Amino acid sequence: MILTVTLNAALDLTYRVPHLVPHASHRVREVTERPGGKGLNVARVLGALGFRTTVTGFVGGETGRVLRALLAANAEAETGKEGAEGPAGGGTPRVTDALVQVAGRTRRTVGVVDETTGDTTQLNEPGPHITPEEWDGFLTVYRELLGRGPAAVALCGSLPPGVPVGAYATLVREARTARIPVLLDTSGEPLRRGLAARPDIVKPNAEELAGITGTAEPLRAARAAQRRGAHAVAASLGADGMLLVAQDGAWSAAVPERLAGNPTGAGDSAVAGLLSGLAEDLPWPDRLARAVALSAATVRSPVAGEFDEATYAQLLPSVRVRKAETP
Ligand SMILES: O=P(O)(O)OC[C@@]1(O)O[C@H](CO)[C@@H](O)[C@@H]1O
Repeated sequence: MILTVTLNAALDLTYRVPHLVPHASHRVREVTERPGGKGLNVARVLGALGFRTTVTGFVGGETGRVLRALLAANAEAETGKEGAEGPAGGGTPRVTDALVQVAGRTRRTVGVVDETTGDTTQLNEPGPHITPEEWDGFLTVYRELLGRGPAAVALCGSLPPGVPVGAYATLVREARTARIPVLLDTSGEPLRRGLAARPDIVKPNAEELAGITGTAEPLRAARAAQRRGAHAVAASLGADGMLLVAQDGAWSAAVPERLAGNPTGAGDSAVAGLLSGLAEDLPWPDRLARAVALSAATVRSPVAGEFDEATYAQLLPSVRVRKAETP
């Protein structure tokens, strides 16, 4: 079992409009609703790869009820499917709900896809206010879930209001004490503090990496992030693929050509690729290839948390992994 934490879970709405024009009124052609927030997307991708995942974080209000109903419906649809890859067999839901109920209302996140340009505009609500008692309650649940011995834990996304800015640092320390490998995917101050708690992997994008290290060149920035505490740094570089700096080497990887589509959730699929490779104890270059192929295949699917399986199968053997050197 892999554990993903989404403290600021979301009901993810994707709107498709013929053409997005600022200040204009639009007719939405298609609406898609999914359980969202980064860790929930990671879990769905892992589920599609055949891995069992438990999801936790906060959930509340009517949007939270809808989110949980969607998770339950997915679990029902998945039960009985054979695993494409990975250890989960049929008969058990791939994604188990261990979300913690709070008084506030789960946020909505809206992605508006412009069908003319292919660009996506993302609008994320701040999320519910979490009280100190609710945060303490979450810590109890988190410790209990760590006690079940997951193969890895992923801490993903923004913090909702009220949660301490050092929350991820606390969760990283707890995972390390329990000897569970921990991946951190967040930004800003929570990332800076989380880094100092020495996670096994951090997965910033190029902008986040530059923001916390003050260094624009990705390889130098990744090495700087490593010196600040992360054992390995996997940086997503958009259309340029990914860069990985680990204890025993540095590699970059990309798909042969740029794919058009909705990039929302591509980073989450990369996290799923890294985690699945970790769970199977693959060498770093193979984990990186999987992350890059899954990320690109996600761009070809209309919503976050899903990927185009045919594209993934076709891309995986074509990913070029190279040793990375400082220019
Ligand atoms: O506000 P956060 O937690 O940073 O990001 C939330 C979010 O935009 O990220 C996902 C894509 O990665 C979306 O599905 C989701 O709603």
